[in-house]
Amino acid sequence: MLLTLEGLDGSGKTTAWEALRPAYPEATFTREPTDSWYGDAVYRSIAKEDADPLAELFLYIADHADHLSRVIRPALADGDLVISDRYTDSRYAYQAAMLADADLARPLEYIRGVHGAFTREPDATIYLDVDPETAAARAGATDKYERTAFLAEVQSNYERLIDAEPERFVRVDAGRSPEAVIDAVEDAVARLVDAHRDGDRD
Ligand SMILES: Nc1ncnc2c1ncn2[C@@H]1O[C@H](COP(=O)(O)OP(=O)(O)OP(=O)(O)O)[C@@H](O)[C@H]1O
Ligand SMILES: Cc1cn([C@H]2C[C@H](O)[C@@H](COP(=O)(O)O)O2)c(=O)[nH]c1=O
Repeated sequence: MLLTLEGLDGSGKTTAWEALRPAYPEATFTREPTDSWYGDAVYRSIAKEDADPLAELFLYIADHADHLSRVIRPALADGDLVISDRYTDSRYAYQAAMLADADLARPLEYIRGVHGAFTREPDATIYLDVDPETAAARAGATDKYERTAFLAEVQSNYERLIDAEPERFVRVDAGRSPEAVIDAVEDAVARLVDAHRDGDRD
């Protein structure tokens, strides 16, 4: 089963992802951008204010392709539970916002289309829902993504993704204390894993 955590910068994904580890010692915990050299290239681009957004998109896609073949597909083939801190929805939400002014008619649909040919869709996605101001403040506003106005665009793209596939997403109110958010994520993951296991038995 492939479970992903999504949300704005500072929504608390990594905090929740780390908190899940003890309950699922056999699971594969992974993330995007990855810690490979493809992921390093992505982080170099993130640090460049004037990076070309289309070139940046394809760095993320290269990192995702490597992540799929090296980590995700082998773990799923072994029957592992895979929990990824960010995955394809981050690309659809963030890079569609980055490409909003580019010469592309429908950036979100374009990015989904490129992935459609090769990706593995998540079985379920937990969306940590926090307002853009709180997100930017928590994240520290250290790079070009961690700005309130940009994160508001990203948030509206996430909402479009949720509207399109409401059955895949579990929304968690991430404006609460870390303890409350972690409890809600742990409950959601336990329910999703049980439901998936029951489904496998049918
Ligand atoms: N519910 C919360 N309330 C207040 N602060 C929080 C909460 N959750 C996380 N934080 C703090 O906000 C910062 C960002 O948290 P975290 O790294 O978990 O978020 P993230 O969604 O993974 O962000 P990014 O996508 O930028 O990596 C950290 O300093 C963390 O301690
Ligand atoms: C996977 C992915 C990530 N991003 C952005 C979102 C964050 O600002 C940075 C780094 O991620 P981290 O979780 O803070 O380490 O990358 C993105 O724009 N598109 C993506 O596909």
